[in-house]
Amino acid sequence: MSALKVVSSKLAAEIDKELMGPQIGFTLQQLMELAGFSVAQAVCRQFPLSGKTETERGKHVFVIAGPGNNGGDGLVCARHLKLFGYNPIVYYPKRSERTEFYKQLVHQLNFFKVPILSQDEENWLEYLKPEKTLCIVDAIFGFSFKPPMREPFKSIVEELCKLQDRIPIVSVDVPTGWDVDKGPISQPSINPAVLVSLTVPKPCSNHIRENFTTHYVGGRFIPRDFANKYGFEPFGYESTDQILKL
Ligand SMILES: NC(=O)C1=CN([C@@H]2O[C@H](COP(=O)(O)OP(=O)(O)OC[C@H]3O[C@@H](n4cnc5c(N)ncnc54)[C@H](OP(=O)(O)O)[C@@H]3O)[C@@H](O)[C@H]2O)[C@H](O)CC1
Ligand SMILES: [K+]
Repeated sequence: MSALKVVSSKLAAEIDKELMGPQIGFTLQQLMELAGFSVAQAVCRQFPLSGKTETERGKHVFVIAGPGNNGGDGLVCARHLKLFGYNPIVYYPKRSERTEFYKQLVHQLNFFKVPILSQDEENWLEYLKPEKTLCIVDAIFGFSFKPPMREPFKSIVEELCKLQDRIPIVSVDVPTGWDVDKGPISQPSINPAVLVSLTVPKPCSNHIRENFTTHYVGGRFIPRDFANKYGFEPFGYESTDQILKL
């Protein structure tokens, strides 16, 4: 276990609330854009295309988006990946009706010709073959997940657990199915090859396997005094990077 500075799910929600409150005034859309952009950058850093064969370059990044903001991060990430020369494909089984904004993110994916599987796609597993898939982006649930998991996500996560030794999983903020504070509380559980913690790692990140999971922090949107107020130091991002390997 690392001695990484982490903030609880409760504090993470408070940080979000203050960032989007009347004093600071970020919009959810702005933060989500930066969050999804960070995740796309982490995929590039971990799975670079340079020097790869045509076949390797043509592999899919399979993005699974959940019904909340973690899913929104996934939708944004898919759009940036397309711009970065990757071949993303999105599975968004339970589309959010929360705001018009989620529909707009879907329109943008259509605009970029990123395929989105239909909601009741029964053959989604067909797209998950090691010879066809570079990695899976797990944007199903983040810090607001409360176990036990309901369908259809329960079955989806069970399938991902069977596949994860052959196809690397990149988890956004929290590995789906983990308790944000306690970590993997039920079996089988996702063991991501990459975890991208947003703003600041949550306590569950202390449970990643040290020699298996590469841990990045992303979501570079807070100044030093704000980080200090919540009890942590800002991360030492380099240059224009949106991610930092921890
Ligand atoms: N500042 C930042 O770091 C930012 C982070 N962002 C990302 O937002 C998520 C948190 O988003 P939130 O919408 O609060 O929550 P989730 O996406 O984690 O999950 C909410 C949805 O999940 C459903 N849910 C919850 N538990 C279950 C369950 N057991 N089974 C099935 N479905 C479940 C929930 O449905 P309800 O019906 O229960 O409401 C919601 O639909 C954070 O982790 C980051 O990834 C933002 O981008 C902003 C910046
Ligand atoms: K996730």
